[in-house]
Amino acid sequence: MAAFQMDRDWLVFHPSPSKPTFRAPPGAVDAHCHVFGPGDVFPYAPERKYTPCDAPKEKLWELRDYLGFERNVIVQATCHGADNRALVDALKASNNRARGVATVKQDVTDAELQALDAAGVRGVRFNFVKRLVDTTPREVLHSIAERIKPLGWHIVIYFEAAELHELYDFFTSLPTTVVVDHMGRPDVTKPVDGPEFELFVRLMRENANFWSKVSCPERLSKTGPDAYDDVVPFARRIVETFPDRVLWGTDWPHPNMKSHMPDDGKLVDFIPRIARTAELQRKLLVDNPMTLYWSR
Ligand SMILES: O=C(O)c1cc(C(=O)O)oc(=O)c1
Repeated sequence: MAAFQMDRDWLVFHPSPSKPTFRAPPGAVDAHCHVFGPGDVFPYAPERKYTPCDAPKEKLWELRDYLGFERNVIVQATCHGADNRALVDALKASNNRARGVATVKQDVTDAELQALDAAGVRGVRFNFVKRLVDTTPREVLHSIAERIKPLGWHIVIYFEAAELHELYDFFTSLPTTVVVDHMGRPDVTKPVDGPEFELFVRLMRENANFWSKVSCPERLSKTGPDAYDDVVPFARRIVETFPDRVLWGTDWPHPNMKSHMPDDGKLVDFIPRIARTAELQRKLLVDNPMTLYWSR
């Protein structure tokens, strides 16, 4: 009897993604992906808000090679809470081809931080999406930020666009580089130059320590699977306005997708639509992630 039963409505990652037409440049990095379990080796956290299918490191390496990428940045998924064992296991098995973003609690020890750093962790994640995590008090997040700053780590933040106004001053008070997951989840039915997305563009423009992932069109699009045309203007604007501060990732194995399970090959073919020159593609996929994750 398996220790964990995946949620009844859970969509498992695509079993046979199409081969991308787009050929990623040499050294390309999938800068946002996860490993899940396996749950009987790396138990899912009791405080989790979903129970996924297992999605082990071996499957992630297989996808990396199939899509034509060289490296991964593995982001701690909320189903593992602050138990980073599955992440660390993958980093140690990656032959230096994966780096990580961990989740830590306020009582994390210096020795634990050092061990995470030695394994290849280069940042922590602060999650503000209420369906995923219970809210962590801001003074706790500030104390964690102060603890990880000496390591040269950055902070990855995941929030929804409607919350940005209220979170804006807290974000701009963070003392490290800050990387925004999935462009802060803009409502793409609103104008790309409307007040909601303008606030995000202002955050990026007025704070040179802010970066953004231009990932997850499948989570944002209202135009249905695999085309995601309505997301293009938003991602294109961020890539072209801040070419040195953008990252891209598959978000494999795509937690909590309900409308459809994206074809990872088609997600790769989305890249040339938002980064339209070889130079922008190289910055997005190679130069920027190497600067942030492999500078040491
Ligand atoms: O939108 C989501 O459900 C989601 C969840 C997680 C996670 O559970 O870590 O990470 C993501 O990048 C996106």
